[in-house]
Amino acid sequence: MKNKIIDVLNKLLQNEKLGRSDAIEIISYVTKIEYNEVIINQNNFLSKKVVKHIFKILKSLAKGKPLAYILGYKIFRGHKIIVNKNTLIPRMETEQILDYVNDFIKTNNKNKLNALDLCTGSGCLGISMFLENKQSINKIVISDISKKALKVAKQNVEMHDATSNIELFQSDFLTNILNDKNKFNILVCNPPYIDKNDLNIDDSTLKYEPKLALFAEDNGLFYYKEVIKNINRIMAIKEQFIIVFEIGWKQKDGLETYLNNEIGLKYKWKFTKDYFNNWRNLIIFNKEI
Ligand SMILES: C[S@@+](CC[C@H](N)C(=O)[O-])C[C@H]1O[C@@H](n2cnc3c(N)ncnc32)[C@H](O)[C@@H]1O
Repeated sequence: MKNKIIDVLNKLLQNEKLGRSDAIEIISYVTKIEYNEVIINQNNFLSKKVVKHIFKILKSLAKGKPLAYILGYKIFRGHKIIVNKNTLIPRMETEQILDYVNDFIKTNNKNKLNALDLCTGSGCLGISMFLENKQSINKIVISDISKKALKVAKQNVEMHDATSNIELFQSDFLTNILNDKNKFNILVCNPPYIDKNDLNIDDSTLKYEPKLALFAEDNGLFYYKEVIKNINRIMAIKEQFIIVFEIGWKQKDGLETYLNNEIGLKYKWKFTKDYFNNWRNLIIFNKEI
């Protein structure tokens, strides 16, 4: 059997769940050759040991194990984020939360902003926010109920040299946050939002990803409502603030009703769609953005 990189790459691409970048990432991971070097050197030969390891990975993938858990990391907005079975794998659709936050930061005249990443998991949102806005950020608190997830988030904070600006905080959602006198200009939150009765969940997600990251009470709306009713106690309402949630695609109407009843005309909000045309984000703010 020929063990050229190009041949192994083509073999990997026969797995329809793998994109080209995933296949290159696998070869890079096993060979410890930089991603770009793999692309440039496709005619180089791989050792039998390496090929054996790659095919072992293919077998795990065939059983449904997510690639990120096999490699131990996921690339999120171009940043490497360590993950394990205690953290949700950061999703592509979650990346756009930071487009809204970055726009807010660009147009905000205060240059040292405080941010909160609730339900941080791997820390992907808070850490990416820091990496992309180092000049504008004072402090980011990243919080989760899971000690095991926070251990991974801590590894990510350290790997990205963010320990001076990012504080890890264990909290059952808002319990310890509400008592804190610090108020935030930015809140990002991708909470568990799958309705407990929803049976329409991907098998691999259900089998491999932490249940704690997935399900929420009240048709999946519990965590959004908790934040919405406590905006005055969390956010720097006398300054400009923004809250960006990821939401489930069926949750817009339920949230809209709740927003109308709870905050009425006090603050503004808008819903936005993702690349697949599904409702994906709820943005709440106090000044035009
Ligand atoms: C959907 S995951 C999001 C992880 C990460 N922010 C992301 O976007 O990939 C939700 C996270 O909420 C955490 N979580 C679940 N219940 C919580 C609670 N009561 N308080 C705080 N965090 C909670 C889970 O441990 C999990 O890390």
